[in-house]
Amino acid sequence: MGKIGVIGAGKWGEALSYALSEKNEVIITSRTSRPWPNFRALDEVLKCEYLVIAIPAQQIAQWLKEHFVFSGQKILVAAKGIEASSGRFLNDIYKEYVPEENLAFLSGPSFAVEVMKKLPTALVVNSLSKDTSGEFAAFFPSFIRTYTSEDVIGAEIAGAYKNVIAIAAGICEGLSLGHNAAASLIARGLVEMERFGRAYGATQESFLGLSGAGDLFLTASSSMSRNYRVGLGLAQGKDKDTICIEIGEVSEGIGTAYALHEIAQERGIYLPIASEVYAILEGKSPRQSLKDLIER
Ligand SMILES: NC(=O)C1=CN([C@@H]2O[C@H](COP(=O)(O)OP(=O)(O)OC[C@H]3O[C@@H](n4cnc5c(N)ncnc54)[C@H](O)[C@@H]3O)[C@@H](O)[C@H]2O)C=CC1
Ligand SMILES: O=C(CO)COP(=O)(O)O
Repeated sequence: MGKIGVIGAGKWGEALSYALSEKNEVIITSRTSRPWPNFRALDEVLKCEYLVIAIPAQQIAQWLKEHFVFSGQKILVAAKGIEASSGRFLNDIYKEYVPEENLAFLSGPSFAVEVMKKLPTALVVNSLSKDTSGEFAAFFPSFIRTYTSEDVIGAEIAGAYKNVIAIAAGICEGLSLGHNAAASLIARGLVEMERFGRAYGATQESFLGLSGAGDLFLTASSSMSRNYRVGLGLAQGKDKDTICIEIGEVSEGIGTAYALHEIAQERGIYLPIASEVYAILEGKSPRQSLKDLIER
């Protein structure tokens, strides 16, 4: 198998580098140097035929502008989010630099810490090109079952939106609202995600499978999720900046909630849960949000 370069050595970049090393030669790079035998300078990693990029959604446009040079690489995008400043999906950002047939997007339920323990995991590689998705899917190790799909927009929306619903689920848990409320929130969250996806031409299948329901059930039901922990913090009355400092890792649901709010305003799409998450991030009382959702 060819050499794979991983860019971004946060939790997910590190876990993917580890997993992909089972079958491939993998090198990794990041802004900050790491004492790992396969850590290399960015220049060297950019020369790899296959790249896996795990830089968060809010930073990727700037990073591509400053550092990326296209020389025919195929890219697997590992981030899950929508750019808050513009409402752009990752596919729109990447395709300014890379032909769409060279792009693939990774989706599905996958806590990095469990991948690092080689626990069984199932993921979807999404690309408009069956060749590109097939090539990346074949790189994954035996403990990760991969599927392929051409529904790039569905996978992207599902992966990004579930982070916002996970924040809502954390709030629900933090307010001790009970299992009835949690299950209703997750179910209605899935409906909301799917409705939003449909407005962009996504298929329902992506939302009912690993990319949507699978990843939503994972992140909206576990304090292992950073986004869920953001919700727990909001329920305690903390502000988002304090929570982000305490967590110390990326929470894509925050930026994505802002992006969804903008898109909903512009396109007149009804997103009740995401709108309340946005309002809570902006300082609204979670109990008032609950009242507004229930009495709607
Ligand atoms: N941790 C997980 O279990 C999973 C994470 N993801 C997604 O992967 C993406 C990355 O998440 P994590 O690695 O977990 O986050 P993290 O907080 O552990 O690490 C983020 C990484 O991005 C790098 N970074 C941040 N700003 C940058 C910039 N301007 N230029 C270059 N590098 C920059 C940081 O140096 C760090 O290495 C997110 O979109 C997340 O939603 C997806 C699936 C699983
Ligand atoms: O996307 C993830 C698992 O699939 C990780 O979720 P968090 O970013 O909320 O930890």
